[in-house]
Amino acid sequence: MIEVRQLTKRYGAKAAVDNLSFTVKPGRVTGFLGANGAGKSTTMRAILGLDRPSSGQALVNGKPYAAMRNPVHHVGALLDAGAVHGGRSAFNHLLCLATSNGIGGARVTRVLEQVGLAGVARKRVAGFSLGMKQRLGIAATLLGDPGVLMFDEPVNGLDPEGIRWIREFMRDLAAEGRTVLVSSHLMSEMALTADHVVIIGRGKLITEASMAELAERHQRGVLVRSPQAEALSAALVAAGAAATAAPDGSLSVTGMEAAAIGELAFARGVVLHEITPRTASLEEAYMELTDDTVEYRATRINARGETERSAA
Ligand SMILES: Nc1ncnc2c1ncn2[C@@H]1O[C@H](COP(=O)(O)OP(=O)(O)OP(=O)(O)O)[C@@H](O)[C@H]1O
Repeated sequence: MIEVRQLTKRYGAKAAVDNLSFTVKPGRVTGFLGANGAGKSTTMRAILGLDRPSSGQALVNGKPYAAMRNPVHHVGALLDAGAVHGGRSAFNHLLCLATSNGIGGARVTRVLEQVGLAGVARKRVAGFSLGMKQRLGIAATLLGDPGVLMFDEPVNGLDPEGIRWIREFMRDLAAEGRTVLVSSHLMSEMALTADHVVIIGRGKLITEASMAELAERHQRGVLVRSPQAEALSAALVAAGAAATAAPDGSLSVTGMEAAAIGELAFARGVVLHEITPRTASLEEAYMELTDDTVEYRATRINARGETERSAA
């Protein structure tokens, strides 16, 4: 378990992390989301004792990182997969890390197998692709068989196969009962990987929720198709709901649940061809939640000549 409690980290006058509190529980993948500069890396560095908080604290299994006797057996983290000595073989790179933490060579062989690098264990890391380096970085986090794992933007720059591998690997680690915190700004990827999300903006907590809660909170009404759309629309409005007709003849209904719409249609003898509750995607929910908190924005003119704002 990771507990971040009223954590603040200032750089001069700027608070990179501002009174931030959240908990990361075991047995699920928690996505740590925020725009560039939101404070994700700073928070992770504080959890790992690499940055001293200005105030507040970050605890792993109830203790600050610095107070742990053998941290490698409690927490593994991959912050930058590129930070590897290219002249060494994958095996030797891991063996150096293992030996300095009192871990034997057998464990190195095991973690290389786990991440699918056993076949290139004796190859020099300098020749590794980004995806292979990422796997090697993940292997290093597993050396001490820790219960808590943290990955900073692990899928950045990877091809679809690499992204999929990382996603499944994270989910497996969580299924084994481990605590898995993954930072990302790729919403579509996080929607597939995370069970729970912590969203921050400008160093502050915006929301902490399960994916199901987020979908519930960001309902988009119910899509209804009927050959008697007009009659249904009138009945819905009379019953207190709002119904908007789309150009394709479907109705977008708010203010009434799908079950109640179905019952109303049945009572009025209205035929339904489709009734689909709509929820916002993680990306839509994220954009709604973070609209005011993005630090850097670009302005662009869309195809209709309208001005749009987007996060840079
Ligand atoms: N060592 C530092 N000195 C001064 N400012 C810093 C330092 N480290 C981070 N910051 C600032 O703190 C803020 C948060 O940075 P951080 O790297 O934690 O964000 P992030 O969410 O990880 O962003 P990204 O997705 O771009 O990595 C940024 O405005 C950044 O410029």
